[in-house]
Amino acid sequence: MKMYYDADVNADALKDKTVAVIGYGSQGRAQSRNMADSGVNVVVGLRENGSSWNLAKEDGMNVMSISDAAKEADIIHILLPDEIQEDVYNDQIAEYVESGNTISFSHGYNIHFGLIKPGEDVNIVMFAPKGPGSRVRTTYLDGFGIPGLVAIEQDATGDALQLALGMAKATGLTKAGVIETTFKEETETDLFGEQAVLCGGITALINAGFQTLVEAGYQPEIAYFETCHEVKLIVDDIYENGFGGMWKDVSNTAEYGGLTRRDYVITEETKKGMKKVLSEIQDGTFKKQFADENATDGANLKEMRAAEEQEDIETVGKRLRIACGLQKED
Ligand SMILES: NC(=O)C1=CN([C@@H]2O[C@H](COP(=O)(O)OP(=O)(O)OC[C@H]3O[C@@H](n4cnc5c(N)ncnc54)[C@H](OP(=O)(O)O)[C@@H]3O)[C@@H](O)[C@H]2O)C=CC1
Ligand SMILES: CC(=O)[C@](C)(O)C(=O)O
Ligand SMILES: [Mg+2]
Ligand SMILES: [Mg+2]
Repeated sequence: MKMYYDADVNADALKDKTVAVIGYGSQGRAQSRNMADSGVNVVVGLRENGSSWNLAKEDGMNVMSISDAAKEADIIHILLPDEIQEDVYNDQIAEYVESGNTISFSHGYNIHFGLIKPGEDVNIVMFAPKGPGSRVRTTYLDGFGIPGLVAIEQDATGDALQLALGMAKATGLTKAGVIETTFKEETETDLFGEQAVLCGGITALINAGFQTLVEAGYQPEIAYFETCHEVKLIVDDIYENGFGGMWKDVSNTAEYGGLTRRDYVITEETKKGMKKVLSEIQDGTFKKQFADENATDGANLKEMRAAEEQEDIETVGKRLRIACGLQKED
């Protein structure tokens, strides 16, 4: 496992380079501001009628159309939603890509699944923060960074790795460390992580716990504090000091109960389900289903979002977060 830190990055890695960040959402806004604050010449490519345009201007970024940004850039860093990158690349970027340019991503989806196919005369690189855009920005402002991954799919100019590491450093990632990987490994592990653990798995686990307590007649507010609110506090322990640090921090009662009863909840069936999640990523089933979903303008996703908003845990939780001053009233 090769890990890179600030000291591994050439001081002039991005000298005289213009980086066009395409997209100003969760990652785009964080990475653009971090790179600009690090002295990189950043231009931001957006659609003019979108909500990001004004936000990027208010942030003082050099904003232009996606095509104009692609024309200006030596490095085109695509931070659009994965499901629209292919069309935007083909319709608004591809014709302005010059020999020796670099096409860059923070998730390997569109290259790994062969949706975006740059020419052989350009670099194809990725630097991927292992965390949400908000944390990419806040940890940078705290003088540190979140760890990430770097991958080189195609090195036409011979310095693709240094270009990727230069952007990773300017975004703050090489303060914590960046592991070298491949587009395939980043794509498959990131999709698995967000589906089976970080987003899908964790919300299912929390909600099942909440519903179990409420259905048994306990107050929903207590169920929310116990199975949702406190998760962050426990996971913060794991984040900083591993399982051992968390077990040490909780009571012996919690440690004994957790170690002897967790297998009631996460069973061999759960593991089988996780293997199914992974195999559907590897064999392209998920990619096809996601493409079909987006061909219908995300109808199912909109339905699932609406149902999620109606979940009791969301209603109870919002009321409590406002009462505790964690969330502002609408
Ligand atoms: N979210 C995260 O924390 C992480 C994301 N990634 C990866 O980073 C990349 C970007 O993800 P993320 O930041 O979440 O993306 P977002 O969904 O936050 O991107 C929103 C941006 O995309 C623009 N956009 C949306 N639709 C279009 C369109 N049809 N045409 C032009 N611009 C459009 C929006 O502009 P407008 O305001 O005009 O709608 C906005 O600037 C993805 O590859 C993702 O997998 C990697 C690690 C973590
Ligand atoms: C934040 C992150 O790393 C995710 C879950 O992979 C994503 O937002 O795609
Ligand atoms: Mg991720
Ligand atoms: Mg992801």
